[in-house]
Amino acid sequence: MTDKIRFEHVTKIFKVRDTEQGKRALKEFTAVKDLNFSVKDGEFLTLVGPSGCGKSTLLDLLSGLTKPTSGRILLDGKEITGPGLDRGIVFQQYALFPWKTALGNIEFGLEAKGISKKERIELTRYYLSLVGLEGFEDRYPHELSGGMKQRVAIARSLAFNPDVLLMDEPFAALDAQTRETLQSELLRIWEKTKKTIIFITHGIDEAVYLGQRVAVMSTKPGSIKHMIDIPLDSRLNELDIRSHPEFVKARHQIWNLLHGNIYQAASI
Ligand SMILES: Nc1ncnc2c1ncn2[C@@H]1O[C@H](COP(=O)(O)OP(=O)(O)OP(=O)(O)O)[C@@H](O)[C@H]1O
Repeated sequence: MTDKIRFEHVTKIFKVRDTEQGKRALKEFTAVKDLNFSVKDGEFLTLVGPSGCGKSTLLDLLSGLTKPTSGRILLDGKEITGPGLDRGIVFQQYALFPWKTALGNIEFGLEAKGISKKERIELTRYYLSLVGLEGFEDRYPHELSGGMKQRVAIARSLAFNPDVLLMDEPFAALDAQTRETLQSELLRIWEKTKKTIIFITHGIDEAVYLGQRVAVMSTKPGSIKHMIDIPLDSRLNELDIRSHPEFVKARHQIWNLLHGNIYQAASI
């Protein structure tokens, strides 16, 4: 597999208020420092780390919503300089238009892409069925459950046919059962579409279940502490994958890494 994404010495520094120095004084805050890693084409990478370690910053940099202070990020060998339709984003909050139906929410973005009405409807129906929502096309967001809204948000991102899907804790607001269902649905979609996926989570189990590799981040400054390979084949064929020895081993390893990090942070 070739490199899809490459971080080269990426550092992001924010200017924050320095109240000790006066009302208008600013100081620099390094959110992420010297990130160096690659993601293969078609890979599923999960990112896990303590609060404030820079996970969302890393994703914002990838999406092009913000720019590195130094270093660069390459997508297919080309430097990312801003947002693009080659990257789809799914956030924790569904960000659906409340006045549009499930179908309308997805179709809306495609219209901006200049796709004909007939093709838009076909594509929308296809992606709604891919996320298991056939028959719900005409429902408004307030008529859908949290899990269904997140399915619409995923379908909307996929409908653009991006090369890369960036997901920032997309299942965090859902109940445990819905979350597990959507996790396996996402794996099924990934196996079918072969998208490159970068997925942020706070959950170790979620990171191990979904990721072919898990990037474990640490704070002060935010950086990738370890890359853990998860040597599990298809998760979907195993009845109880979470009890698989490799799963248990990886979960334990990551827990130890994060646990050590919490103690480190507490002693600073
Ligand atoms: N626009 C900004 N201006 C100043 N500081 C920022 C800005 N965005 C993020 N930060 C800081 O950068 C650090 C990393 O933030 P980020 O949101 O990336 O962390 P995170 O790992 O996603 O956290 P969480 O898991 O709590 O969502 C934090 O200390 C945050 O306060």
